[in-house]
Amino acid sequence: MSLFVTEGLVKRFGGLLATDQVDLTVAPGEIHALIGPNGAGKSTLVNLVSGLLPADAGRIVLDGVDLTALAPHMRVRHGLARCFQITSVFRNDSVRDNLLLAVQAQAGTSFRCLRRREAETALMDGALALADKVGLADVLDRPAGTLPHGMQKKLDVALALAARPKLLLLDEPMAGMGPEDSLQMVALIDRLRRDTAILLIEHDMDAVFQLADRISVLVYGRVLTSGDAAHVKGHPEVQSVYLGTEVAA
Ligand SMILES: Nc1ncnc2c1ncn2[C@@H]1O[C@H](COP(=O)(O)OP(=O)(O)OP(=O)(O)O)[C@@H](O)[C@H]1O
Repeated sequence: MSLFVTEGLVKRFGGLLATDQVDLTVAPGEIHALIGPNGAGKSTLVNLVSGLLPADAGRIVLDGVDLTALAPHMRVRHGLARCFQITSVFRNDSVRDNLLLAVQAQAGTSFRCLRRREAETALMDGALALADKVGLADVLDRPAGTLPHGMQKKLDVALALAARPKLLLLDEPMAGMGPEDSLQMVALIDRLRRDTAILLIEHDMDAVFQLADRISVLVYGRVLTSGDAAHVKGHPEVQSVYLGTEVAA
């Protein structure tokens, strides 16, 4: 049973078919990676799923709810969260305050029946749990903008997790990272699969092969093939798309 489904998704830019009848599924607890050469349509697909771009045709369904016509913030409310290539942290605010804001935004009015003191404690507990989850508990007082890049990306993931997503869209989480940060991010994403299904767009093939339960290869807006790492590595057309280097390595 799929948690997330796209059916016949289409996006045209003028005469260019950037997304060509894309069918994707993500099962509960699954990490499904989307790879493809530059210009294959990965960003377009992510923007269609998160609602930043309207689809020309097709459907997007999460946990039985049709998201296709919903605005991005409504998709978040229905369980879809996205981490951006560029981090979305408030740079001048502390890590703690960034997390508190995210938890508060998610909680909405649900603490209304609590006394002020209890509500503050509940918010703080939520923020600390998120910091713990992504490994930022030791830097809560630091202004987010002063954190090294790898930690800012972890904070970005924590902000997305505050929405308690059913599906987390990770858009190149390893971009701009050195080997040590990449390893830590791989370990973090691996831990997250217990909490949420993940659609992962990533150029780092080592990370993709390590993490993904399933990989879909996008070429010219179409899904060329879908399968586990062994299937994708052994697929002759995938090898030729990647010139037999990256994927076969
Ligand atoms: N707003 C737009 N207007 C016109 N064409 C666009 C627009 N956005 C993307 N395209 C085109 O759609 C195609 C798919 O682009 P997209 O950015 O989705 O690919 P990508 O796989 O994310 O590439 P990259 O790995 O380089 O980020 C490309 O040919 C691109 O030039």
